[in-house]
Parts: sequence; structure tokens; C-alpha cells
Amino acid sequence: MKISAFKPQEIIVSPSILAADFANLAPEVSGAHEAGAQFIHLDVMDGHFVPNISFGPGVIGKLRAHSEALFDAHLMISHPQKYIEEFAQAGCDHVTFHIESDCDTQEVIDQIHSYGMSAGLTLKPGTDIETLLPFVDKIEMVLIMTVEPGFGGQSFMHDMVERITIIREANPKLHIQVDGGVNKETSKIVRDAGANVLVAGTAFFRHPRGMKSAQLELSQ
Ligand SMILES: O=C(CO)[C@H](O)[C@H](O)COP(=O)(O)O
Ligand SMILES: [Co+2]
Repeated sequence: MKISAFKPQEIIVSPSILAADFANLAPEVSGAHEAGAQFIHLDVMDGHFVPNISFGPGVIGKLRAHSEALFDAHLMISHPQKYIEEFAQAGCDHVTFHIESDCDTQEVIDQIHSYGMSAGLTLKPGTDIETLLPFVDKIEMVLIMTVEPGFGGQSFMHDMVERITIIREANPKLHIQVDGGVNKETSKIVRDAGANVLVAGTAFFRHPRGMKSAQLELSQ
């Protein structure tokens, strides 16, 4: 699945498997797609760029056979340039990395594109949004973090919402993804501001009435 199959006006839910049952990841991923999610958000953490360790290309490669959803990797790692080929081979369709990573930003964007994947850039809440502006015409998606990266289940940072408007004005054709504390209430706020890709971990996989209810609440 390619991101070009989706329009930036289209509302897309990207469930973060960080909140799924790690002992049952294959049915969690296939169930999310069956519930209507068109992306699967894969939070890769190296214990260095962020204080947490999650999973890597090995796990993603095993999951690939269980879903036709767009595999949307969010790399929270210090040296993304070392691993792009591995994420491509694992079956990722899209790779987002952090502008604070220790790499040449344009070189990593080009590397991602060279494997036929779409590229995304993101930034921590404390990083100036202006740093992203030189790249908005070079990538397919911007990810606005609405929590400090590293852990699921945190509260949505309302003061990040104005970043969505800034990016939407800078490039109306970009996909704008929001990640962190997205639920029934906050999804409306970010959609109204111009975001179209909604990452949800806790609100999706731990919804009391299941994934289909979560999908409906996040996209309506
Ligand atoms: O990138 C992330 C954390 O760094 C996760 O994608 C995010 O936190 C999703 O979890 P939740 O919806 O529970 O906030
Ligand atoms: Co994420």
C-alpha cells in the first residue's frame, strides 16, 4: 500500500501497536485493519533517542504477512540512516523519523524514497516547528507529536495544535499526522485544525467496546 493512494483530505486512523497485546500482535494487527484502520503505526524506540525500548524490523517483518494495511513506522532512534534498508525489507510502506536524530535530514529522506517508501518528518514538542519548514515540499507526511515521545498513554498537549495549522498553510497537499493522547475528544480538535492521520494507541487497542467502536469514534 502506498500513501499516494490516500488524499490529504481523507481521515485515516493509524492504530499504534504500542498499546496492543504484545503476546498476540498478529491478531491485534489484522483485527485493527478489519475494524477499518488503513494504517498501522509502528513505534520503534532504541532506548537512546528516547528512554524506552520497543521493537524493531524483525517484529515488523513477521507482522507484514498478517495485514495489508499501510505500515507506518515512527522511528524514535538516534541513527535512522543505519536502518532504513532493514525497515524497507521488513515491509514498511512509510517511514517517519525525528529531525533531532543524529543524521543529515535530506540524505535520510532521499534514502527512504530510494526504497520506494514515503517519508515523514517529526519533532519533539520542545523543538521549534520552523526547523521542519524547509522540508515540507520534500516529504509526504509531517507528524505532529502531542506528547513527549517514548511512552503511550500520556495526556494530549493542547499547545501543539497550532503547529497543525502552520504546516497545513505551508503545504496543503501534505498528510498531517498527530500522535499522542488522541481519543474521541482530541481527534475532533486536530481534525478541525487540518490533521488527517490520527495515531491512537490506548484509545484504539484498549477501547472498552473494542476496535470497531474506537475506529468510529476517531474518524467521525
Ligand atoms: O509515538 C508514540 C509515543 O512516543 C505513540 O505512537 C503514542 O504515544 C501513541 O500512544 P497513545 O495513543 O496511547 O498516546
Ligand atoms: Co508514534
